[in-house]
Amino acid sequence: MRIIVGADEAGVDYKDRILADLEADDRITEVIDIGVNRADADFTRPYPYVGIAAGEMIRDGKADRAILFCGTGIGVAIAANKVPGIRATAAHDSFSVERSILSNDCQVLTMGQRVVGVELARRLAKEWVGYAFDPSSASAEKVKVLSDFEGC
Ligand SMILES: O=C(CO)[C@H](O)COP(=O)(O)O
Repeated sequence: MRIIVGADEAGVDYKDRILADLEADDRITEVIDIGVNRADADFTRPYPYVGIAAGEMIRDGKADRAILFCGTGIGVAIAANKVPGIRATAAHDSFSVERSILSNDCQVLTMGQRVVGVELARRLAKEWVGYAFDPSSASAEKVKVLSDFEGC
């Protein structure tokens, strides 16, 4: 699995922590850091740019999934969802993280650094990359309604 990590200024600490976890995870073949990073000239880049960039990379086949952070997780989720074909959600509990894959085939998980503790965020990220959507499941036809609506 090739996975993007990204954040705005309000989520950068968690992004860097999850980046380190993913780089040590045998299930992950590539971790792609799209920033922000403290050394960046545009460290204060607003969250929509991060979410849209991640969504576009997945749309273009450059990555399989993304884990994104902002203050709440909401802004980067909204932004990623603006890219046709992308299903992104904020989730801060284990059940929602599971269902975001098994029910919704989300390519993007988002969390809020101002919402959830770092150890829970790390655990949820680890759980999330372990789930795979079953295209033969009853959920698949529901996801297909979304894809058909968007034409992708
Ligand atoms: O959480 C955010 C957007 O959902 C972002 O990190 C902060 O946004 P702001 O409250 O508009 O500064």
